[in-house]
Amino acid sequence: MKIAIGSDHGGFELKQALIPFLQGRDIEVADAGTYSTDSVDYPEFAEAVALLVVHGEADAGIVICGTGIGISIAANKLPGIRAALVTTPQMAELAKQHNNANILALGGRILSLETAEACVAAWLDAVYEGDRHQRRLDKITTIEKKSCQ
Ligand SMILES: O=C(CO)[C@H](O)[C@H](O)[C@H](O)COP(=O)(O)O
Repeated sequence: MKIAIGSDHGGFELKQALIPFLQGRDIEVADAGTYSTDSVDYPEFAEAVALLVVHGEADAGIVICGTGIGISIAANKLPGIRAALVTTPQMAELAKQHNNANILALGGRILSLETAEACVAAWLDAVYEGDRHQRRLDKITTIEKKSCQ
């Protein structure tokens, strides 16, 4: 499995800490930046991760900014992306089970490393349940198609 990960400066430290956590689970990691704590703009890193996921160059993505809000908003602008901002392992699990979230968004200034790791593990380990949830995801896809016309 390959995960693309990206952050702004507010998520840099958490990104750096999550990379070895992911590698420890035998996951290949594509680091889309940022590569320092210098101030940058989160939409660039949201787009980089989302494009890797949309183009099938990564199986899923993780995006991190200070709160996770801005970078999740930006990632969700790409058709086919379902980025879920989570703050608890339960939310992360449900983001996969019900929403089949292909990007997990985290707040580097909000979560402890322990909680962030627990969220990532819950999301990775959960299985999409389909069924009634697929009907709802199909309706999201319909909205995306309408907005692209
Ligand atoms: O987009 C955000 C807020 O929802 C992120 O937390 C950013 O990381 C934050 O806005 C960056 O703020 P800074 O003052 O430029 O460090």
